[in-house]
Amino acid sequence: MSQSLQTDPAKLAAARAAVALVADGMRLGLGTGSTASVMVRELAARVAAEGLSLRCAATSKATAQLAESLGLRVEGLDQIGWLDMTIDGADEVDPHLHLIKGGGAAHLREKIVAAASDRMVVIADPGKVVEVLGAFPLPVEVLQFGFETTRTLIRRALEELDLGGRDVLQRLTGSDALVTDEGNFILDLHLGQIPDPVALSRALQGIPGIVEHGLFLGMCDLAIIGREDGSVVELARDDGIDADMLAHEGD
Ligand SMILES: O=C(CO)[C@H](O)[C@H](O)COP(=O)(O)O
Repeated sequence: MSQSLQTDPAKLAAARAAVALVADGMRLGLGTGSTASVMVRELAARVAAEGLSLRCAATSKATAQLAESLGLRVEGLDQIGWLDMTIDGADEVDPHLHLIKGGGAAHLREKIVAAASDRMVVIADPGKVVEVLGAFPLPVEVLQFGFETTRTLIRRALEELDLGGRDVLQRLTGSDALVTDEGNFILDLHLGQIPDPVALSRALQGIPGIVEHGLFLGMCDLAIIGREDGSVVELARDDGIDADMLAHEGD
């Protein structure tokens, strides 16, 4: 379709397979990040070629801007109300299709949009597939009010889960604090491994200054993992992923 030759072939393969799931009349959630951007371009090309009628809700200002610039109809989530499917990227995918998201600081809107969708489809390259979540620092969106207090409460919660002593670092853009689309800060939790994502999710949800964390548990229905040769592996929840095979493909 419309993608340049420089586009990562694994991302392109995953994006194309996801866009093939789109049907005329659908209400779609559009994810954020480089893989989601490839998908948005593929989607726009399909809409232009086939004259599909779609209503799209974007998970970030950047995605809304890209989608609109390509002629897609972007509306507010509340205007659409409910979505048939959301297609988004991820930073990590485990064998249960639990995810870490938020590498693009958009996980708050991404989680709201995914929760308002009949189906969440994740597109990724094999490097995102892991046995255990946590090598990618876990993004946590935090209110600016009481920011340092919230960081202290997070450290205490981590200690109680035997994850104490890990770095809890504010995300910067250049030398300035990164501010999300919703006006909040991001803390990245450098945990290495998250042995019990459910327990961590519960603990973080109990801290008042946290707006949302980047663990997506039980939300992803289908993961489409693209490979360098243009093929894809599709995994439904609890199919089980041969993470080793996927992660080291082509190394
Ligand atoms: O969660 C996200 C943004 O908040 C992205 O989906 C995630 O960071 C993956 O991005 P990319 O496709 O660029 O690797």
